[in-house]
Amino acid sequence: MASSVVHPQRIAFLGTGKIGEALLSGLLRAGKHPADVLVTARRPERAAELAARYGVRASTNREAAKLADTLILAVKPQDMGTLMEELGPHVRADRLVISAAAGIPTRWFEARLPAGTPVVRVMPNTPVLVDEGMSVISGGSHASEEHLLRTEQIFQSVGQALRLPEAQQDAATALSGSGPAYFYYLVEAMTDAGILLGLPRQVAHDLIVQSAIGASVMLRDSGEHPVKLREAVTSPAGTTIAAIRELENHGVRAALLGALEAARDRSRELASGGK
Ligand SMILES: NC(=O)C1=CN([C@@H]2O[C@H](COP(=O)(O)OP(=O)(O)OC[C@H]3O[C@@H](n4cnc5c(N)ncnc54)[C@H](OP(=O)(O)O)[C@@H]3O)[C@@H](O)[C@H]2O)C=CC1
Ligand SMILES: O=C(O)[C@@H]1CCC=N1
Repeated sequence: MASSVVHPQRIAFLGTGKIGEALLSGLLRAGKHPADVLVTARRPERAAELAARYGVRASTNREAAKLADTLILAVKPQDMGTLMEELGPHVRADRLVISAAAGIPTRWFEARLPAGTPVVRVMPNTPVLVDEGMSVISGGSHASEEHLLRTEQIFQSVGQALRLPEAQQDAATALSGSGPAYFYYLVEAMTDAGILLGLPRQVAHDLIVQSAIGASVMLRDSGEHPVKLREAVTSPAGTTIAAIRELENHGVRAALLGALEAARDRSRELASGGK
């Protein structure tokens, strides 16, 4: 059982749902000791389930804030007001508060925490589960270089981390925070197309997923522009250009521009933990 003194390396997840658990499992894989991790959830049975699965300590929000020096807030934006009402006044100003919530700016947290408390806003994504996360980091007005480095260290252990000005966080949320969902959506739709063409579902799934993996590795490792990579697949009067014409006819590029703009706008709407 964890002692009641603050351990310099102790991390607490306040709200441990999909992204909280993905991050938690990644940190443990990267070598974090389970005794140095506390988790909270709204339902005590959820926190107990996580404690049983990972060997971490199930806690209450107040106890976690007392015992850990780094607090990762991962409740939904709509639940952040309730969490901060309960927690805000009880957080010591020497804690580092990291918010993973979409939309909510660091100044919103600063207004609800003791004066001078360092706050860092991070937008991770679910591939942290396989150490391929993309996390965008912005410091609030009391976050020092040491706080940013500490945050980077946490998120680099489960993928890549990039510092950006906070004004770009809503755009980053639309691109990389939500990004994995767009690729899953495409894979789902392309698998359906395979069914339409008469392939068994599992075969269609395997063909599309391996094509996605191959294309992703080439995008990352070849150093080539995506246009070049696409041109190399697109033979004159061939099959690929026939498909691309359909995508253009249906305005898929315009749909993507509109979709990411809508995600950015929704992130902005969540700025005050709105509904
Ligand atoms: N999912 C994603 O891909 C990403 C999500 N985010 C952000 O992460 C946050 C969480 O999202 P996600 O994991 O999807 O949501 P989930 O609904 O899966 O998780 C939210 C968690 O918060 C807990 N919770 C709610 N209220 C409280 C409270 N007052 N005290 C303690 N715990 C509480 C819930 O407990 P219980 O389970 O008991 O209800 C649940 O475990 C959001 O702010 C989102 O914007 C950021 C990047 C990516
Ligand atoms: O959909 C959402 O609001 C969260 C934030 C980014 C990814 N999931």
